[in-house]
Formats: sequence, C-alpha cells, structure tokens
Amino acid sequence: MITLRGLTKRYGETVAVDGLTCDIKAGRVTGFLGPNGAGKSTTMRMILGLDHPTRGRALIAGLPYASLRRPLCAVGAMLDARAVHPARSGRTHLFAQARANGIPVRRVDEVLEVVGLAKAARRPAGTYSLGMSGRLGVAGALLGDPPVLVLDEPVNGLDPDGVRWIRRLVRDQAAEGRTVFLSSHLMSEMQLTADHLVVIGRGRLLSDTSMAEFLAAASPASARAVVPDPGERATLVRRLMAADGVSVGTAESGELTVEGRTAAELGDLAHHCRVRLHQLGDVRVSLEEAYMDLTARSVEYATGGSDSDSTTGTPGATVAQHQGETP
Ligand SMILES: Nc1ncnc2c1ncn2[C@@H]1O[C@H](COP(=O)(O)OP(=O)(O)OP(=O)(O)O)[C@@H](O)[C@H]1O
Repeated sequence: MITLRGLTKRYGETVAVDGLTCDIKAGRVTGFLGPNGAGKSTTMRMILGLDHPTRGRALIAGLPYASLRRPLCAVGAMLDARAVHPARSGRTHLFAQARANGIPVRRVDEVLEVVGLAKAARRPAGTYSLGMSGRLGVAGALLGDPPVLVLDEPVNGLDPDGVRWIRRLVRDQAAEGRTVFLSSHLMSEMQLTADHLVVIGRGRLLSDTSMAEFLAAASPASARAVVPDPGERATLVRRLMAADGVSVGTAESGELTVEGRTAAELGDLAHHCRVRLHQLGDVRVSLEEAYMDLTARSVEYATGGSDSDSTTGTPGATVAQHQGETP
C-alpha cells in the first residue's frame, strides 16, 4: 500500500502538490488522473524519494522510500522511460540495477522475456523506439518482483499490441495482490485498466473513488431500449412523460432514450404496460466525459472560490461531494 498524508510540494510560488491525503491500496489498479501540471509526476517523485515533500508524508508499506533497505524489491517504478544511458544496452542497464539491489542476475533475462525485449536486449538503449524504451522501463520496475508498482504514463509510445500487453500485465499484477498506481492521459485505456481512481487538479484531491462510482456519480440515471411496435412505443412514451424529472428521446429506428430512469425502472414500467422491449440497457457516460466534467468544475472552483481546504485531504471524497462544494 502507498500512504499519502497531507503531501505538499512547493516550488517557490508554485504549489505543485497541495495537502494530498489518500491510500493507494493493494490488489487493485489505481489510475492517477489530472490535467497537465496537476502534480501527478511530482507526487510520484515524492513517493519514490526523488523529491522531498515541503510538508506531509508519502509512505510505501508504512515506510518512507529512503528507509527501504532494497528499494527495487519494495517498489518498482517507471517515471521517465528515456532516462537510460543511450550507449548502454538494455541488458547492461538492468544488470547494473540488479547488482545494486542484490537481485540475482538471471532475473534480468526473465524480465526482458516478460516485456518482449529479449531480442533487442544487447542493442544500445539509445537506438530503442519510445515503445521499446517504455518496455525497458517496465522491465526495470518488475526486476525486484516488488509488491508495489508506480508507473507514469506506461502506455506512452506503445503500439496497440503493446497497449493491450501493459493492460494485461498491470491487471495481472493487481490480481496477484500487488499495489499498482499508474498515470495516463488516455481515458479510454484507463477505463479498461483501472479499478479505482485518484483524480487531482492543481495539486489537490478531487476524487478518490472506484471507477464504477466515479462513472455513476457523473451520469444521471439514463436508459435506452428499442420498442419495435409503434403503438406500444406511443403508450410507453405517454406513461414516461407523465412522470416528473423524465425526458424521452425517440428515434425512427424505434429506439427510446430515457433520462431520469434506470434500465431496471424502464423495464419494470414496460412490463407493467405490457410493452415489448429489445436491447434494454443503462446509458453511462465514458470516463473521458466524466473526467472532463469534474476537472472543468475544479478549474472554476480554484479560480472563483476561496482557498479554504474543503475538498482536499479527504479519503473517499466522491465526485458528488465535490459537486456540492462547487460555487
Ligand atoms: N522542478 C520543478 N521546479 C519548478 N516547478 C516545478 C518543478 N517540477 C514541477 N513543477 C511545477 O509543478 C506543477 C506540477 O507539475 P507535474 O509535472 O507534477 O504535473 P503533472 O500532473 O505530472 O503534469 P503532466 O500531466 O503534464 O505530466 C507544474 O506547475 C510544474 O510546472
């Protein structure tokens, strides 16, 4: 587990991270989201002891990074895939890391195999494509078989095959009980990969919630179904429109889109009215839509509101809670 408590980083006048409090738990993939400059990399650097917090703490399994005896065996990280000496081969780069952490050298060839770099392992890392550099970075993160993984934009530069590979890899790692904390700007990919989300804006916590709750909170109940019979369709629309807080859209194909009702509620009503439905389902917003909505409101909050700390430092803060505090 990674524990953040009041984590704060100032660079002169810039508050890069502002009182961040949350737990990144084991056994699930936690996605770390936020606009450019929100403080994600700074947070990750502080977790990994590469930057000192101005205030607060970042702990791995209860310890600050500096206290870890064999860091690579406690936490594997990839922050900057290109941060490798260009003249060194991928294999030599990993050997150096393994030796410094007391990791058996045979592990190097194992991880090179896992990330699909075995054939290119003896080439200078400077000749690697961005995707290959990313794979080498992931190999370094896996080297110590650590219980915690911190990956900054691991999907960057990967081809579609690579994207699927990293998705499967991190999901498998979480399924084995590890803590996986990863950032990405690719919302569609994050939606497929993460179980839980930590969202920050201007260094502050905006949301710490499961993917399912995040999406549900962002979209009002909404359902869709096809009503093949025009007469039955008219009956159902009439019944729906008679209720408060419901709006109905109809298409020539016979499809109804009903805002203000879940699929279960729409199905029950149709059953009650003896109306036949096809393709009944809930309508959910995408992660991208939910995220854009939340971060847009956070910008308003930050520029228009007071500086009082009402949303930050609250583990379990949800989108809905945040909405309530937006002026
Ligand atoms: N070494 C530094 N010196 C001064 N300011 C810094 C430094 N590192 C980061 N910052 C500032 O801190 C803020 C947060 O930056 P950070 O790189 O953590 O954001 P991010 O969420 O990772 O952004 P991105 O998605 O663009 O990678 C930004 O305003 C950035 O300019």
